[in-house]
Amino acid sequence: MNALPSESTPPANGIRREDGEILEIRGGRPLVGRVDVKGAKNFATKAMVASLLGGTESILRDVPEISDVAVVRSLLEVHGVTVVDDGAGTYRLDPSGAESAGFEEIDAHAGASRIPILFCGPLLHLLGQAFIPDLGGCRIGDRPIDFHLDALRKFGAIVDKQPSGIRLSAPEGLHGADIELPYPSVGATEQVLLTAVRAKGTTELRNAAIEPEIMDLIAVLQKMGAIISYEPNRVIFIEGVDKLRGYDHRSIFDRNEAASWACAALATDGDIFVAGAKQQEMLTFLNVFRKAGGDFDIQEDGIRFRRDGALRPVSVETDVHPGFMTDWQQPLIVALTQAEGVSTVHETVYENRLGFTQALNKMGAQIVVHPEGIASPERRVPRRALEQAAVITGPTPLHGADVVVPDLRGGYSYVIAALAAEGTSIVRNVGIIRRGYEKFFDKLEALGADFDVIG
Ligand SMILES: CC(=O)N[C@H]1[C@@H](OP(=O)(O)OP(=O)(O)OC[C@H]2O[C@@H](n3ccc(=O)[nH]c3=O)[C@H](O)[C@@H]2O)O[C@H](CO)[C@@H](O)[C@@H]1O
Ligand SMILES: C=C(OP(=O)(O)O)C(=O)O
Repeated sequence: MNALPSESTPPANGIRREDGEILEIRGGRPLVGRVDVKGAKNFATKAMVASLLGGTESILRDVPEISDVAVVRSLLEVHGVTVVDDGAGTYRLDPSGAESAGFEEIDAHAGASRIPILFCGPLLHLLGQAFIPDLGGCRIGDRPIDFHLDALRKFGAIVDKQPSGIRLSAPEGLHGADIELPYPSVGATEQVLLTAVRAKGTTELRNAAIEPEIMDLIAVLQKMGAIISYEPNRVIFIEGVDKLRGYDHRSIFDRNEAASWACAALATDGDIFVAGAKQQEMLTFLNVFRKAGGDFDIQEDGIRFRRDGALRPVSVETDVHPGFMTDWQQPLIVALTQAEGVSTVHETVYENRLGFTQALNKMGAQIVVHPEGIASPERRVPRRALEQAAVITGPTPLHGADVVVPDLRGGYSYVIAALAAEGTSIVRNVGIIRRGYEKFFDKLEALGADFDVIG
C-alpha cells in the first residue's frame, strides 16, 4: 500500500486527505484490527438539539466527529448557542444567548442532514417562532414529514409551508396533545418528545418508536427535569414542565457503525474488534450475523467480529426496533454476495433503499431487486414500483469497478465491496460517508486497507 499522506504533511497529489472525494482501492485483502466506535450519529445530533431546552449549559460526551454533528453545531450557533468542544468528543452547549436567526443563515447551514426538523419544538418554546429549511439526509425514499407537522399542529403550532422550508409560530404557546403515529417513526417520536417536555399539560404518544437512541434521548430529557413515562405497547406519556436544566450525558454508541464494520469483516474474511460496541443494542443484528456464518466474541469493551468458515445465505426483513434495522441491510448485502446460496433482504421501512445494488452487480454480484417486495397487506411501505426486496445469489467473485456513492450506508457498502473485490476500484463522492462515519480513512488504514485518496 502506498503510504497515505499524514494529516501533518501535504500529500504529493495535493489532496487534503480528510477532504478526499475519490478513493482508489486495491481489493483482495482481509480487514484485520481494531476500530473505536464513538457516539451514535442518530443520537448525539438529537441530544445537541435538546440542549436548546435547558436553562443552563449541557455537556455531551463521546460526540462523533462527523459532518451531521457539524451541521447541527452550526445551526445551534446561528441561533446564538455557544458550542465548545475539547477536540476529544466532549461538547459544552450553552443556550443562554439563544436568539432568532435569519432565513439565509439557517438555510446556509442546513446541510445534508435531517436534523433541522427537530429544532421546531425547542425553538417554538424558546422564541415563539422557527424557520426550518428543506431537509437533507439519505435519498432512500420520499421521506415526508407529515407525521411531524401533524403533531406540531396538535401542540398548537401554526405551520406555514413555504417554497424553501417551513415557518412555524406559536402565539398562544404550546399545550399537551394526544398523538397516535401512523407508523413508529423515529424522527416523529423525537419531534413529539422535544416539543412535549415544555408544553403546558400532558402529552400521550401512541405507536412511538422505541429505538435505543430514542431511549437515550428520553434519559437525557429526564436528566434535564422532564417527566416522561414509557409504557408497554409503544405508549409514552410526557408531563410538560415549566423549565428544564442542562444535562451531562455520555452518548450511546453507534450501533449502525458497529454493524457496518461487522459486515466488513464478513465481506473481506477479516477479523475486526469494534471497541465500544455493546451486545444489548445489537441482539437482532448478532443473530443474523451468526446465521450468515459470522462468529463474534462479546468482550467488556467491545465485540470481536469475524467470519467462521463459509458464509451462509439468510432471509432478512428490515423493521422498526427491536427488528433488523434498515440501516444495517446495505453493508450486509455486500457480505451476502459471498454466501453460498440465495439470500433475500426485504426492505420494509423505506421504499427506495436498494438502488445501490446496481453498482454491486457492476462489480460481479448477482442481485435482483423486486419492486413489489413481499406480498403482505400489512406492509409499512406503500406498495409502489420501487426497490422493495433484493434476492442475492452467491458466492460471486467481485471485481474492481468505477462507482459513485449514492447515500451514507450505500457508500460504506461500496468501499467494503471494493476491498473484498479482486483488482482496483475507483469510489467517487465518498464525502457522503463522513456524514456518519468518524475518521473513516484512518480506520480503513488501521485495518490494513490498501487505498489512496486520489481526488
Ligand atoms: C437522523 C436519523 O435518526 N435517521 C434515522 C431515522 O430516520 P427518520 O427519523 O427520518 O426515519 P423514520 O423512522 O421517521 O422513517 C421511517 C418511515 O416512516 C416514513 N415517515 C416518516 C416521517 C413522516 O413524517 N412521514 C413518514 O411517512 C418514512 O418515509 C419512512 O418510510 O430513523 C430511520 C429508521 O430507523 C433510520 O433509517 C435513520 O438512520
Ligand atoms: C438513513 C440514515 O441517515 P439519515 O436519516 O440521516 O439520512 C442512516 O444513518 O442510515
